[in-house]
Amino acid sequence: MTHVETLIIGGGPGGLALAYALKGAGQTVAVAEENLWGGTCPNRGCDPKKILLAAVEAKRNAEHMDGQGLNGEPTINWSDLMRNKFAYTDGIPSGTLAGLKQSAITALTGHAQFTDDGHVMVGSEEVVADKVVLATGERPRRLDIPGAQHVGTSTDFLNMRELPRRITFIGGGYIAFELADIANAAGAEVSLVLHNDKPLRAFPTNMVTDLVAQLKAAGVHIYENVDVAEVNKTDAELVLTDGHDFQLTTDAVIGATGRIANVDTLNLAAVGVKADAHGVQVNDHLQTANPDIYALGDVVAKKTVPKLTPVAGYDARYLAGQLTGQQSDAPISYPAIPTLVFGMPKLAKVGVDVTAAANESSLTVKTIDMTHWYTYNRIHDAVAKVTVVLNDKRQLVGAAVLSGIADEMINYLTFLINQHATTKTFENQIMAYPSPASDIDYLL
Ligand SMILES: Cc1cc2nc3c(=O)[nH]c(=O)nc-3n(C[C@H](O)[C@H](O)[C@H](O)COP(=O)(O)OP(=O)(O)OC[C@H]3O[C@@H](n4cnc5c(N)ncnc54)[C@H](O)[C@@H]3O)c2cc1C
Ligand SMILES: NC(=O)c1ccc[n+]([C@@H]2O[C@H](COP(=O)([O-])OP(=O)(O)OC[C@H]3O[C@@H](n4cnc5c(N)ncnc54)[C@H](O)[C@@H]3O)[C@@H](O)[C@H]2O)c1
Repeated sequence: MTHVETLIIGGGPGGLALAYALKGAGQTVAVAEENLWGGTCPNRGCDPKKILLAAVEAKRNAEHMDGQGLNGEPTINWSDLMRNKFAYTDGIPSGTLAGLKQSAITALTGHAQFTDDGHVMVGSEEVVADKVVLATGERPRRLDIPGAQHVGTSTDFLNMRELPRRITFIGGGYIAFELADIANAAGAEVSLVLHNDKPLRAFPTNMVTDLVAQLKAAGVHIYENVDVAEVNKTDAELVLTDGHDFQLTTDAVIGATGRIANVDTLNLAAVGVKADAHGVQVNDHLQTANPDIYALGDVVAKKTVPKLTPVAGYDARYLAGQLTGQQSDAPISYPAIPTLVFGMPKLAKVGVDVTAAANESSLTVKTIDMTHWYTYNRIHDAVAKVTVVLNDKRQLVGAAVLSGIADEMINYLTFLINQHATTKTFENQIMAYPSPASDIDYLL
């Protein structure tokens, strides 16, 4: 039996950040992990994806410069790129575990769940803790159709040692767009099958249209309003059908139709915690209906806050303050959080929704096509657009950006929003020139 002050279930970015913070404050802490130590982001999410994207960015940048002083278009060698990816991911679980042990945090490998009488078991070991924090994250949602066993997940894609000649993604969200862009640049014939005509619906329609046009120009086939009803496997191929006229032959299918919370095997009902596929219900202190059980990160049912790695870390910092009594009892309050579809180009947004802002008389919405600005012209970026929203005090309150470097730009704009910067704030700054930051003065 293990006795600790706090047991954290889930060894992903959120759970680990909390474990280190509590340990640093002098608590005894245990973390339980049933799969890969480190969780989704470094093993099968953000980090491996961006390693693959590094090659895509280099290739696209070289293509943009072709004939402009740089000759030839590089090709991506998938097996070398995956070797590069595995060289990073292979060390994550053991490195994570070693870090916990070094910090004297108890690391328990196994499935954690509550017993019917409210105890916690990790595998066959009972853990007695004053507080339990659920940090179990989410997993890919599986389609419930005949042939679903032939539909892989983002995890399968990020572990593919060979790139199929033809690959099809089902879904029109972050994961489908990001992975489709990578597979296309790496040389596969890529299809994207959407069950509606509203891909990336949280982003401004005009920018999504531009992004879709870029993908189509790169050779991605996009099928809209198709509800895949069945996936049939023949000797060497897979055939997708919608039960009507649609038929698509491919070599691999990846489903990217959303993610569901890891709550169903925890036996939460036994301890009075309410949860469903969207996540665990918590109050504004990340506390469940059971006062000794909290939740953080992706597993929390969040309505307006995106489920992202830095958000899990933010939750962890807040909970560490609450569980050690080192912070006031104030409810959690999130700053403006940027969200981003990685690719070439990248699509990003933060703060007040730019589409909704157009109907608000107190807000000013400015859209600027920057494609021919020096910053983008220098690298011959294919498309560069920004929309900013200013309130009646001339403070920046929202933005959306589409470009190859939208990740960098959205971070500057996020900082300005969270600092309540006005159009005046930037007038007196001297930024390194020429650089994306030196453009900001002209955006506000
Ligand atoms: C393909 C992909 C790309 C992504 N890209 C980005 C990105 O670019 N930027 C970004 O910010 N976010 C991205 N995300 C989201 C990001 O990975 C998550 O927001 C982040 O990992 C959440 O951290 P977490 O600690 O809450 O959960 P997780 O990282 O999911 O960790 C939860 C852990 O709990 C474990 N667990 C679950 N149930 C139990 C149990 N009963 N007992 C023991 N252990 C259990 C799981 O095995 C897992 O290791 C991406 C996700 C995916 C899938
Ligand atoms: N860059 C990033 O920050 C990043 C990248 C990847 C993932 N993530 C995280 O992972 C989450 C999940 O990503 P995702 O792309 O799987 O989900 P998503 O919610 O972004 O998109 C799901 C898509 O699947 C479609 N869909 C839903 N049901 C369907 C069905 N039955 N058939 C066909 N299509 C269907 C939806 O219309 C939507 O387009 C994100 O919301 C985010 O939290 C973040």
